[in-house]
Amino acid sequence: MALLPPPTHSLPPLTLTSLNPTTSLSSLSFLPPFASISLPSVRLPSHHHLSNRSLRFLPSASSSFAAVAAGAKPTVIVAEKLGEAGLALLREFANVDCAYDLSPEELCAKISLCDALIVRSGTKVTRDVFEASKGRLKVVGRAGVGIDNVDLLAATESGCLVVNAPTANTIAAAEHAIALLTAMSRNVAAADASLKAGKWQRNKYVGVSLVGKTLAVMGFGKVGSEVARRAKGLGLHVVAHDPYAPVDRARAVGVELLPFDDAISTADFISLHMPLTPTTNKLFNEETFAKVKKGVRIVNVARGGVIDEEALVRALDDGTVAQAALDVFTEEPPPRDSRLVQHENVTVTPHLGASTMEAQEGVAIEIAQAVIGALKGELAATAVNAPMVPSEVLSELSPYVTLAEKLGRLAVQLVSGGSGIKGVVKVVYTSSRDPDDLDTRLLRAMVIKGIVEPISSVFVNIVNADYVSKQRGLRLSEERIFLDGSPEIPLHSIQIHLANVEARFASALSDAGDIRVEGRVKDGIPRLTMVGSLSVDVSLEGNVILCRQVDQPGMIGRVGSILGGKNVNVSFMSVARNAPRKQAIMAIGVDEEPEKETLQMIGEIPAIEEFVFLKL
Ligand SMILES: NC(=O)C1=CN([C@@H]2O[C@H](COP(=O)(O)OP(=O)(O)OC[C@H]3O[C@@H](n4cnc5c(N)ncnc54)[C@H](O)[C@@H]3O)[C@@H](O)[C@H]2O)C=CC1
Ligand SMILES: O=C(O)C(=O)COP(=O)(O)O
Repeated sequence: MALLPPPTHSLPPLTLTSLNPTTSLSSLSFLPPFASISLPSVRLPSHHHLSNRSLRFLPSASSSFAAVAAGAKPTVIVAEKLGEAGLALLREFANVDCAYDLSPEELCAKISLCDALIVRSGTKVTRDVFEASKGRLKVVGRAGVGIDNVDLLAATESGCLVVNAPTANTIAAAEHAIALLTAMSRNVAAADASLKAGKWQRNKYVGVSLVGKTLAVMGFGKVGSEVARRAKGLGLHVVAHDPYAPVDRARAVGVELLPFDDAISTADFISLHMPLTPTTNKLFNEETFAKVKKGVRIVNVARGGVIDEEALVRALDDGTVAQAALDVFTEEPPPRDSRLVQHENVTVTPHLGASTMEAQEGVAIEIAQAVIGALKGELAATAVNAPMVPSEVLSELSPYVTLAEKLGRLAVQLVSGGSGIKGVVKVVYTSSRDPDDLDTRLLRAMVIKGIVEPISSVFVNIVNADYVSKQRGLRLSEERIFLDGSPEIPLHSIQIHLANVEARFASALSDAGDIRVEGRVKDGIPRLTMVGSLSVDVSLEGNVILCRQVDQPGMIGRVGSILGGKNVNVSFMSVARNAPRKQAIMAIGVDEEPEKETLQMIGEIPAIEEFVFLKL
C-alpha cells in the first residue's frame, strides 16, 4: 500500500511573496501537494501623480472613510470566535468589538456603527444587515471558505466588498473528511459510546476496509483534491466529478474525472466537496440515491444543503446508503430530534472541518489581512464579489485607472441639462497589446464611477460598478483598437464616446455627432488629449476650463489675467486650432474652482464663443 507522502510545507502557510512574483492568481489553483497558500491582499503602488482617492475602490467620501484617512480608527465587529493572531492584527488598525452570539436583531442594531464585519459560518449576513448598515459597512470578512451565509447580491448592491479566507483551512477540512471516512468505516464513534456505556460489543462493530475500494470525490477543488491525495495513500481507488476542474489537475493527482452518474454509480464511498449554490442545492436526492451502488457510504464536510436530508434518511433506512458521516447540516445546529443525526448508521460532528488550532490561526490572519487591506481601500486578492485583479496588472494600470475615471467625469459634465446619459457609452481602448493581455474590468468600473458619481449620490466602486450601471440603464460597450507599437505600454489612449446626447459645449462633438473625449498617460500623468475632434493637451488634475474662441493674439493673457486677478492658480494651458486666426480650443487647468463671476468674466470676452467649466 502506498504511504501518504510527508507534507512538503509546514503551517503557517506560504505567502505569495515566496512564489515567483509573476505567478498569476489563477495559476495558484495548481498548488503543490500539501501547500496551503495564503494570498496577501494586493497593495496598490503609490505613484506620485495619483491621488489616493483614485486608487481606492471603496467609497472614500463616506464619513468613516474620511475618518480612516484622518487617522481615526475604523470599527470592526468580530461576530464569531477568531484566532488571537488575527485579532491582534486587527487591533493594531481598528477598534475591534468581539461580539459573539449576537441575535439577528442585535447584529442589525450594531451594524450601522461599524465599517467591517467578520463572521464564520454561524452568522447569517442577510439583506437586512446591509440595509441596517445604512451604507457604513464596507467589508464583510468571511473567516473561512463557504460564503453561502452571506447575501452576496445585497452586499454588491450596497457596494460592500466581501472577502473570504479560502486557503488556510483547506488541509483541516481534508483531514476531517479522512477522519470521518475512517471513523465511519470502523464504527469508531458508536463503539466508543458503547464501551463507555459499559458494553463490550466486538461483533456488533465489525467495519469495512478501505483498501481497494472506490472513492468518488464530488467537487475537485482545494479540499477535494487534498482528500483525493490522502485517500490514495490509504489504498483507495479515487475518481472525481467536477464540471469545472481542469483535467490536468486531476491527472497530476492521478484521479480520473467522471460524469456525475458514472462517479456515483461506481463508488463504494462518496465524499462531497462542492460549494452550496443554487445548482448544488439538494443535488443528492431521491433520484440520485436511486443511482448509487447499494450500500454506498457518504461523507459530507461541504455543506448540509447539498443533500436532501429527508431523502438521505430514507436511503439509510432502506440500506441504499449503508452509512453516512456528516459534519454539516441544512440547519445548524440541527434540531435535537433530527432523525438524521440520531440515525444509528450516521456519524456526526458539529461543523468541525475547519476547527484545528493551526487552521484557525491561519484563517484569522488571512481574514484580518484581507479586511485591513480592504478598509485601506486596497483591492483584496480574496474578494468574492469583485473581480480579482492580479497585483502586477493593478500596478501597471494604476495611472490609466485615474485616467478612466476622470474621462468619465469630464464626459458626463459635457452633456447638457446635467441629466446624465441615457444611451450607449462607448469606451475605446487603443493598445498594442493582445486583448488577452489587457484586463479592462478595472478601467470600465472607473469609467462608470466617473460617469455616475457627479450626477448622483451613489458611491461607485469596483464591487458595484456593473450593478450600478445596469440599474441606471447605462449601456457600456468596450472596443479595442490595435495599434502597431510596443506592447510594453498597456494602453495608448482611452476614448469615451457618448451617442445621442446634447452637448453643453458644442466643440466636444466629434464629426459623427457624439460627445468624444480622449486621454493618454504621458510620463505617468493622465492627460486630456482630445475634445471633440480637436487635440488638446492638459493634465487631468484639479479642474478644467474649456473655451472655444476665435484664434487671435492676447487670448491666453486675457483669460490668465482674469483668473490670476481672482487668485485662481492655472496649472496648465493648451491651445489647439485648425488653422491660424480660425477657431481654437483653449484648455485651462485650474487648481481651484473659480467663482461664478470669474467664469462670467471669461465668457464675456468677445472672442470667446462658448466655454465650460469641468470639475475633475
Ligand atoms: N466543514 C467545514 O468546516 C469546511 C467546509 N468547507 C466547504 O467545502 C467546500 C469546498 O471548499 P474548497 O475546496 O475550499 O472550495 P473550492 O472552490 O476550491 O472547490 C469547490 C469545487 O467544487 C466544484 N463544483 C462546483 N459546482 C460543482 C458541481 N455541481 N459538481 C461538482 N463539483 C462542483 C468547483 O468547480 C470547485 O472545483 C465548500 O463548500 C466549503 O464551504 C471548506 C472548509 C471547511
Ligand atoms: O470555511 C468553511 O467553509 C467552513 O465551513 C468552515 O466554517 P467555520 O469557519 O468553522 O464556521
